[in-house]
Amino acid sequence: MSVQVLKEIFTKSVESVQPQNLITKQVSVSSGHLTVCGHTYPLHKPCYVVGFGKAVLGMALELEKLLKDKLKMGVVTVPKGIFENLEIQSSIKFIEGARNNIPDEEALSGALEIKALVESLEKDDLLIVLISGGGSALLPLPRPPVTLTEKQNLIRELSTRGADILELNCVRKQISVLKGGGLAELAFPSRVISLILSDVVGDPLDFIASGPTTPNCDNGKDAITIINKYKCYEGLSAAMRAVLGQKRENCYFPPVKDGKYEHVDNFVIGNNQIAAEAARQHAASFGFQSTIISTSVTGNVAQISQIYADLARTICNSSSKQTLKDFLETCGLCVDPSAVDTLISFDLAKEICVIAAGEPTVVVNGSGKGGRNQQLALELSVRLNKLNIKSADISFLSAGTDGIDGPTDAAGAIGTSDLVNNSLEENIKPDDYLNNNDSYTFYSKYLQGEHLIKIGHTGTNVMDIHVMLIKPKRK
Ligand SMILES: Nc1ncnc2c1ncn2[C@@H]1O[C@H](COP(=O)(O)OP(=O)(O)OP(=O)(O)O)[C@@H](O)[C@H]1O
Ligand SMILES: O=C(O)[C@H](O)CO
Repeated sequence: MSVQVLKEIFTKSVESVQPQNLITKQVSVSSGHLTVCGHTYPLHKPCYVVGFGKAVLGMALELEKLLKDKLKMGVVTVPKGIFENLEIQSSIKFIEGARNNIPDEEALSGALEIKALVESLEKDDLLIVLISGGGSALLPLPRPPVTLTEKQNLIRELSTRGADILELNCVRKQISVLKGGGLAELAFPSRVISLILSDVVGDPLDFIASGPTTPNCDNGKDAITIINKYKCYEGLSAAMRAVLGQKRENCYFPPVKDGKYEHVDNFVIGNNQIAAEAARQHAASFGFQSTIISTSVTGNVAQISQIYADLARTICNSSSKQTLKDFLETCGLCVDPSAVDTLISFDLAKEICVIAAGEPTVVVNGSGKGGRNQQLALELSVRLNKLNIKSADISFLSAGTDGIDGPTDAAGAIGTSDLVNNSLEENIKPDDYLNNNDSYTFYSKYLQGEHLIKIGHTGTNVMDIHVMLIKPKRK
């Protein structure tokens, strides 16, 4: 029963951040004006749209419906294969590229078309930029003489050595023409409005899709420091080293005020806070005492799974509310103080649903098949088993809102406090699979795959959702 409930909570969460719904909620066009998040812009003449990311297709189509004849021209890059079984009528040019998030020649050609459109704009033109996760790979344009292959190799090497998204995008900004504010600079002096679906913890505008419409606040040496941290500098070409060493041109043009370009307005129209709140509301509809403890979960899956296991034990075994309060304030999850007060106000003898969101990391050493969400659910199950909590049944869902977890067709998986015992009856040992980063194979075998979350590409992407359900056992 908990498995189905968790899957339903996750589904509602993903629905809440569907790009087309976010556009209709926050964007409108009437009597010759465009209104975005309450800000109004005159549409003196038809405007232009560019976009790039795993979730911009829905945004582009919904925006086109709103703009109608007020849309002059659009170029949008989307992941290869996104149009399978899709029939769309649109005047926007969609260019597919970057299969599996790896920038390729098609994505490069799309970036060049976007650049050409942006460079053609004039002072009284309006450019709407659609940005979502996966945008970096869909807007590749290395600074000459760096080649696309050199850029791909460097980013892939950094990623497999454990660099996180902020480190990867710091390097991307330094070696790209359009990232790190480059797109906005080329668009100047036209007016630019960015509609952003955030897939980075804390919604940092200069790192989401490597911040093409936000000034690059990194200093020129940050990228080299990161490359040295992961011991990748030695293998770089002379061209790459030269571009990495380049000082950024005059960073006071176009005019920048309070960390933003004066000709640009950036709007985050969707993020994991919206998704987490939808999950919390749906959990509450089942009668569970529900709260969101964090939307900025980062760190290694091994560390996060231990924190969640300790949280479950603290809730189940809390001798006093103070014990739970002390744990929440020191556990390392950056739990919001209001969430601490909410959680300690709960009746610990009744069902509790704890929700979190973010993007942990996994350093993959094994040869197995899996993803960080599947690994987290399995690792938590093993840790819960070791704690041997007898007073409650605990179940835990971890899944990516884009529907794809690692190189698998699953979005994530569900772990439980009795998973280890159940799996022994099926003669499959979780540790054997964990040690080989083979969580997908485990879950495919366990209970005929019932604990895998399979929903296909969702068309959105606001990182991962974690839902823990604690159901006290009847005494
Ligand atoms: N066998 C595996 N087991 C566990 N984790 C894995 C495995 N293979 C890959 N991963 C993790 O999956 C991550 C890639 O996940 P995914 O393909 O969902 O992209 P992403 O990071 O979510 O990108 P985006 O934000 O664009 O969706 C890798 O960084 C790696 O840490
Ligand atoms: O494309 C990217 O850079 C990542 O998805 C972060 O936004």
